[in-house]
Amino acid sequence: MDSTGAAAPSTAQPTTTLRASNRAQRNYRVKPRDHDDIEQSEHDLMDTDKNETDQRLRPSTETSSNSALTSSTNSTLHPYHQSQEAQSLGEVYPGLARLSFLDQDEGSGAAEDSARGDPSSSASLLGTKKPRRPLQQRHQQQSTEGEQQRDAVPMEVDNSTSTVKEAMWPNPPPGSSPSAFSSETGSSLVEVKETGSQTKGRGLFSAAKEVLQPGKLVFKELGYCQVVHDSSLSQVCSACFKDAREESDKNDNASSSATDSQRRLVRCAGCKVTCQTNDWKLHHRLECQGIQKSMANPVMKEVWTKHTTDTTSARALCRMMRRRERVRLSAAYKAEHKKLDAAQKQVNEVYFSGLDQKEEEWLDENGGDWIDRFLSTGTAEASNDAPEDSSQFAKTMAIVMSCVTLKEDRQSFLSGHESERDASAGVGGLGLYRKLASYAFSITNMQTTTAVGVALYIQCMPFMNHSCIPNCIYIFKGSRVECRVIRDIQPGEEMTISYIDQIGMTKERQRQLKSQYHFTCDCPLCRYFPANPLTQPEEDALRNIVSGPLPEPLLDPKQGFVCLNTTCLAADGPRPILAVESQLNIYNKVELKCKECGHISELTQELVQENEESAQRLITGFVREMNGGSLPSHKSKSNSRNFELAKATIPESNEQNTGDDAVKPTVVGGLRTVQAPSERAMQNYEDAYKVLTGVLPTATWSAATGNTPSVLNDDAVCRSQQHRLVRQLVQVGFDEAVSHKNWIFALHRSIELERILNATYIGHHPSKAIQSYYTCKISNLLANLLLEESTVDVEESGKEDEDKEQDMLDSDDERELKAWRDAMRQSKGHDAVGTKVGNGSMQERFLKKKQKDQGDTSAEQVRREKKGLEQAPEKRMQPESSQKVMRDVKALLPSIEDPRILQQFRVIWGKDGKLVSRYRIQADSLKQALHYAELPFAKNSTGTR
Ligand SMILES: C[S@@+](CC[C@H](N)C(=O)[O-])C[C@H]1O[C@@H](n2cnc3c(N)ncnc32)[C@H](O)[C@@H]1O
Repeated sequence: MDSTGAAAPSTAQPTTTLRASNRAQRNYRVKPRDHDDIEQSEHDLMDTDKNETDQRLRPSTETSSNSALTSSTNSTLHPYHQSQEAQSLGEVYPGLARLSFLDQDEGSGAAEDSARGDPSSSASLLGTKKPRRPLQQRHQQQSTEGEQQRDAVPMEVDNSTSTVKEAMWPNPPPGSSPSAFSSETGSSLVEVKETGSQTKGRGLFSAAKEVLQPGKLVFKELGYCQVVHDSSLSQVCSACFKDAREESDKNDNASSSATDSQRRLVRCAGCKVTCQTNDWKLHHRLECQGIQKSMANPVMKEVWTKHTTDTTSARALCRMMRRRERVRLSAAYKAEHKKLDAAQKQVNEVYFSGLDQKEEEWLDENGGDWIDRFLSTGTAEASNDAPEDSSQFAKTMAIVMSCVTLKEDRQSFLSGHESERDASAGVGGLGLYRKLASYAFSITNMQTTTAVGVALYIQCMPFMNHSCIPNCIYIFKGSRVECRVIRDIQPGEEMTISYIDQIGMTKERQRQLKSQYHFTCDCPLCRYFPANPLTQPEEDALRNIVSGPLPEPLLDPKQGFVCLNTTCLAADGPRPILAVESQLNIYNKVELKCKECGHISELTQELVQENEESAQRLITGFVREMNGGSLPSHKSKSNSRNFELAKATIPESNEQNTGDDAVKPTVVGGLRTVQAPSERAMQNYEDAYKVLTGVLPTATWSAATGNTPSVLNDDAVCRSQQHRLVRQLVQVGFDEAVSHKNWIFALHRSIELERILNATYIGHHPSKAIQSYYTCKISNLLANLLLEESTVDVEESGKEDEDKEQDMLDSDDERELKAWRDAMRQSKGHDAVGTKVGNGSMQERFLKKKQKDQGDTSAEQVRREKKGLEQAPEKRMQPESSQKVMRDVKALLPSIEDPRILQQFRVIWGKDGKLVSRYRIQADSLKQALHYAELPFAKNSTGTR
């Protein structure tokens, strides 16, 4: 999601409220309540036989009372699945049925009836009218019957077999919602379509005819309903989502006359729960009645006044229902009286006074229907993985039931059986709860990156799938969400965001997606940069990702090209030469004079084109060489690690390796590497680099060659064009090195990337968001470097080597390394010399597996086989030790130009060597990225650039 991470649709987080989350969730963890806590609340809330309730509320605990239900199916069956047999919500969630306050007014005896087992009661309507297949079963069929089913007609009842056919989730008509409709182009930029992937389902695709470029606003969308998190209610306005503390700071700066009362949120006098005048008119007027009424019940009073349970999801559900209710009642009033009722007038006043009236009206008119028809209740994987936390669900339902004032709303909420389609579409309580859980997004305060609320968007946002290499980011303006492009999107290409921080490794990301969002990521990065590249085939799609178009921000009109005189460049950064791109288009030939050094370069369109083409050819050649001489084809499915980019040979101390030495690990940029790429590949890389930059790739190679930067020629022109290609070149290396866990090499590449980005983009520019994306990646690399072993192999170092290393360390280093080593040992199980034991590096694991497979084949043989090397058995290779990796990293420090990265480096390096620093750095990077992401966009809210 963002250029670096993102807010995300929420899925189960059993001990919190909704399964809401976002990119900032790590900063906003609701402390999981412990077991006793939950028990206590259940006891308080439900006022029922504690033992019986506890047993029923914990689906995974087999008890005598529920074993009958579960024995026929699955011992970990979710309560909802049980309910298919229990046929009563009250039976599954006894707390609900027993809540006495539900009986306090007319018609609220439904729950009690349900508990008594009265079949005509509303609670027992759940699942009783027509026999239904268990949800799980329906999901199974859904996945086996293929995706086309989603497009078919809503639902049919097959009376002969008494089973209900699959619930379908058709795609909303393209461009029919205000958000999907671009005012710039007058047409729709997006459409919802099937992705063709069984696991992903539908997705949001570009409907534009042209390539969408970075920075482009794809859509902005208002939520159908939104609420502030319980914990932020006292600071965040429920209407505009502004943080009162920030406003207060601003006021402090702007004028000291701002009074305290201006700085505080206006609390509702009735319930003291929520705030602000606008919210009152729109929502809280009705909400408050329900809350106040429910306070007659002591349990509910405690909920509202003492916050004994989280009410966020309950309030969100209420608002969802209340909006429908308002629209329905208002339409009925209008039909009868031929005019709007007072309540609707009040609401309209609010809409007229600043909110987007057209969009709000559209949401009023279509929202309910869209939620019913187009949002699904979750995938099979999600429903299997993420059974709702029964106690939280019961509490949420109880709060909703106590707050919804209309009897018929309560009944339909309990039953979900207004019609057959409703039942399947999940418009009853559980269905809505699940939809909210799958589609609600956490609203993030972009300054603090904390989640302050939850919103349900229904137009475009809910259809955006996750990708670990997304092409869009989104940011919040209050509760309104804006989605922007971060790399070129081709016509018809799927638009994706990242639900999580992208900067983790594949395995890490997948773990997070699974545990937080309950799906197995099917994005290209996960598919083609698998956790262990040694065992997975590399396919053409991988190449397309790494060699495809890179994030290419539009040129800043102020920027144009930079001075080609590298002496000028070396002085203190590149100097932009203005408005060249547009002039070139008009005049074909432009003379550029650098204001700083007076250097004149002559540019023609042809020259620019030629330059770009030749560079592109060189890059292609480079990639080809790195692939062993052939460009990857669709058919090739090699299991080999054939992309040897990270293994360039530059002899240590400029000495040529000869004879036996040739098989030794060699040094690139001060690093020892495993294997050499072909000479042609190296030559190709250097040629490409030279053509693109006019200098030798000294930043990368100087440590090995001792070269200083040299200007090769004057016609290495058009830096703004070149930078794109150089980035492409470096990015190829970066991604490959990351995929192979060659952290050191990846760091080299990323430093190079950073340098290029810094040189290319000046001032505030939307590309800062993209730059931050790389900054995050670099930071993460640093973290990885310090926490994991590189796959770079080195010769086993003897005692002599160790002594030498010792000599090289100053006492500060020694202390740091000791602390680090201790921390590593404690946390990861390293042996006495700091070499990782247990899992080992990827290569070690690979070798072990192969050794096992081949019986008596020794690890050394396998290694030689793999490398094609003839090596003396006693020269066993070992994964590089942490200390060495750290020393190498330290040697790289002078190359890091960006002070922010240096700062982050220090944070993770930490004298204490604590691993936890890693998470701090990720949070910091994210914050920074969000900061950048917002800067340029905030300046131009229309989205036109
Ligand atoms: C907000 S919805 C996105 C729209 C959804 N595809 C649909 O058809 O309604 C999120 C759900 O889409 C699926 N999904 C999103 N991104 C995915 C990915 N990269 N791989 C697999 N499934 C994904 C997961 O089931 C996830 O719970």
